[in-house]
Amino acid sequence: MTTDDHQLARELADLAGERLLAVRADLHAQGVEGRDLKDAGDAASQELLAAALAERAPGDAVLSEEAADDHARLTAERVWIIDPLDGTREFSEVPRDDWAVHVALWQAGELLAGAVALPARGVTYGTDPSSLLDLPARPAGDPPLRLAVSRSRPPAFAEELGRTMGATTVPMGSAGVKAMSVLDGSSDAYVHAGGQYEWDSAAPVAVAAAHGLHTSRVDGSALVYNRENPWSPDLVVCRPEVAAELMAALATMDLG
Ligand SMILES: Nc1ncnc2c1ncn2[C@@H]1O[C@H](COP(=O)(O)O)[C@@H](OP(=O)(O)O)[C@H]1O
Ligand SMILES: [Mg+2]
Repeated sequence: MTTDDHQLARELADLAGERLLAVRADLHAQGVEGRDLKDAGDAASQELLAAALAERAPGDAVLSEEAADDHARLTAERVWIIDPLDGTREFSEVPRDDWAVHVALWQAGELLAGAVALPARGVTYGTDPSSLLDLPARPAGDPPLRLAVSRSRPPAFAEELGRTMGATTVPMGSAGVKAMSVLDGSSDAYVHAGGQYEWDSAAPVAVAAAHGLHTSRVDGSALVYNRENPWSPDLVVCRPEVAAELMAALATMDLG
C-alpha cells in the first residue's frame, strides 16, 4: 500500500460521483425515471471505473457485481472491490441524496484503502491519512442510541433490537451512506442483516475501520473479502464505545 492507493481510491470515487450527478441531471430533465434511471447511472459509473482502473491500476484485479465471476481475482495480489452506485433505489428517487460510490482496495486478505463518495452531498470519505476525521462527540445527556438501518430491507430483528437497547432506528438508503452516518455523528451504529454482497460493504468498512470504528459481522466474527462467493449478508459498523453493548444485544437476537 502507498499513499497513492488512498488517493487513487478517492480520485476514482469522485470521478464516478461527478459522472453520476451529470447522468442523473440530464436524464431526469428528459423525464427518465425508475429502472431506466437506475440502469443508466449504474452503467455509466461502472464503465468509468472499469476504464479508469484498467488505465491507472493495470496489474490489479477487480471485484464488482459485473466482474464477480472473473476468478482471476482469487489468485491476484491486489483486488479493487467497487460498487459504482450503492443506493441505486435512492439514486432514482430525485432529489434524494442517500446514495454513494464505493472504491476499496483489498490486498493479501486485508482492506488497505478505500473511499466512499456521497456525490449529492458533495462529500467523500477516505482512508488517506491526511483526510482522517475525528469522530464527533455523542450529543450531551446520553440520548437513545441511533441505529441506521436500510429503509427498504431492514434486519428482521431491527425493531426488537431497538426495544432491547432503548434505541431508535433511523432508515436511510445505501450501505455507504449508513456507514458514513456513524462517522459524521448522525447515527451511532449501522446494522444490516438479510443480504448484501462484498461490494456493498468493502469501501464503507475500509473507511470506517481507518477511522477507528468497530466493524464486524452481526455475530461478532470478522468480515472477510474477496471470497469465491461474494455474498456477505450482514454487518455492523459502530462507534467503538457502543460496540460491547451492541454486540451483547445482538447476541440475544435471532440472527437467522
Ligand atoms: N437483502 C438484501 N439482499 C441483497 N442485497 C441487499 C439486501 N439488502 C440490501 N442490499 C444491498 O445493499 C445495498 C444497500 O442497501 P440499502 O440501501 O437497502 O441499505 C444496496 O446495494 P445497491 O444499491 O448497490 O444494489 C442493496 O441492493
Ligand atoms: Mg451496493
